[in-house]
Amino acid sequence: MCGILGIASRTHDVFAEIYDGLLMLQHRGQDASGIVTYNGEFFREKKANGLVKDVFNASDAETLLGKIGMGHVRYPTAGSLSATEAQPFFVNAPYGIYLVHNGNITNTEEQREKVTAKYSRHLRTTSDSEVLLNVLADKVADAIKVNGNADPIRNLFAGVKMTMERVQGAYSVICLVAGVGMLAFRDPYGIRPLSVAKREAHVEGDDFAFASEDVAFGINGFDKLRDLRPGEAILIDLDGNMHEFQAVEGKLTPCIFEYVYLARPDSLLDGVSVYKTQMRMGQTLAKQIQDSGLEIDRIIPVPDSARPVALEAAKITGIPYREGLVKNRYVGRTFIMPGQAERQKSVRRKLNAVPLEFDGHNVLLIDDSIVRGNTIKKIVQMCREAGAKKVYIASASPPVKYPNVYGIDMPTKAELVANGKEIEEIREELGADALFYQNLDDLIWAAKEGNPEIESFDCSCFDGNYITGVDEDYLDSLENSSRVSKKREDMQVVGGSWNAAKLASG
Ligand SMILES: O=P(O)(O)OC[C@H]1O[C@H](OP(=O)(O)OP(=O)(O)O)[C@H](O)[C@@H]1O
Ligand SMILES: NC(=O)CC[C@H](N)C(=O)O
Ligand SMILES: [Mg+2]
Repeated sequence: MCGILGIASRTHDVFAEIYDGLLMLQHRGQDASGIVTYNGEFFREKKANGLVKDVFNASDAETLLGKIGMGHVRYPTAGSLSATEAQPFFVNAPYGIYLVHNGNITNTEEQREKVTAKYSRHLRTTSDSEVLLNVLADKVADAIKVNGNADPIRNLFAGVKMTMERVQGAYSVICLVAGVGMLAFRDPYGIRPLSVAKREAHVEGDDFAFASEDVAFGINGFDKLRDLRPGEAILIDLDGNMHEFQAVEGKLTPCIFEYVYLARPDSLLDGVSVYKTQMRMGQTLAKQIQDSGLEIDRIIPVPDSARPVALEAAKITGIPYREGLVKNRYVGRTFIMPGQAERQKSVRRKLNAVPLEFDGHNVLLIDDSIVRGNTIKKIVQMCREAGAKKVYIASASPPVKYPNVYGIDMPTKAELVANGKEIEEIREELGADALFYQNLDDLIWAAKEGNPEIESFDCSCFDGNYITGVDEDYLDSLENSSRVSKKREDMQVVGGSWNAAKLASG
């Protein structure tokens, strides 16, 4: 997952607003950050590995000038971890296009071959997003050949359509196009989120923004208009007019893991409240807990992401909800830190048990998901050390059994603790006295209740069904060293502990 954000203002420079908006999306990517602005004549860009607050400083407001701009926070799922693969990416023809991308392209190699061999382009990185940008550039150039250059918006929309017909995978994209404006589009299944918002700029007309999650709008005074439709493109021209275009027919199939963990609970994605979905996940889990007949003294969430689920499960079962684990707010998300050893240490650095809540009690820990199992395994040990009598665990989502190919850097199959194991074997591996998993049907119900018009969700990491169709070769390649998570592991082995500065030279 990555976070993307674009702002087109009628009245003022947008760097500071993009900075603030990116902070609201920081949870979507912590490896690299980038911003580009356009002042009607030149683009100004800055990108590097690191968090938004570390990459940018106040003096950037003096150089990143322009009333239109966009930003990216990166959590790599393809290519390398090098700072050169931080986004945005740029091609200088046609027009001059900058691109930011959230998602993952699954036919990158085939498309790379086309843009390099057939269109004689040179690609500078191994990033899938750079390939996507170059496919778009080729297709816009093809449209110019056919239509001439009198109507750039028509050419851009035609280019998006042809791109969507060629590129497979998940992509929510924002582009800045020199002399034209800001263009956004969402893949034909709408796998990753993207929405558009408006702010009145009084006599000058309206300001517009695009963002992965609508939490990035309020901070800058924007009101969400709507989610982009799957297969749709929207362009905001330099005079502040909004142009809409259904490039290809779409079928909304948003990634269900956004509601489990990726998105912030205060976001509304495709009309579905993340927070309310998590509460409903607590309701269905509560039923399983009640049916088990186990004697449970306390329900304890793994902070922060499991809190809404645990609160609701506690309310329904009548079992007291307790904050038995204290989170150190100065340690980052461990799921996205490289290296097995590093991750395991981090869990302990990040969470600590309150002995009072465990001593002599039967506790049920609830986490949003169990992926490799590192987090919950460590927590179970901690609870036992803190004196728990029985430690039961529950995952608010079903067993993660398959790699995600749409923009979440799930580990290889072999690393997933649920891969090829029965529930009882997983329980044993995790060292718990009982293990509950959400049923997939219940999870789908929880999300769908928020917007019954959504017919289906991408649940591929739970059920192995890839809606876009995925080549066996591509899936095989994920199991070898080309996987980003694997590269991070390798780095850990070779380079010792990870830090952003090392990546910058990578
Ligand atoms: O089974 P694992 O491979 O350990 O991964 C699962 C954990 O990863 C995430 O938490 P993480 O600690 O990354 O971040 P959080 O603090 O945002 O919950 C998620 O919330 C689970 O707790
Ligand atoms: N998680 C994402 O959306 C990543 C975008 C892109 N695939 C990259 O690796 O940079
Ligand atoms: Mg967690």
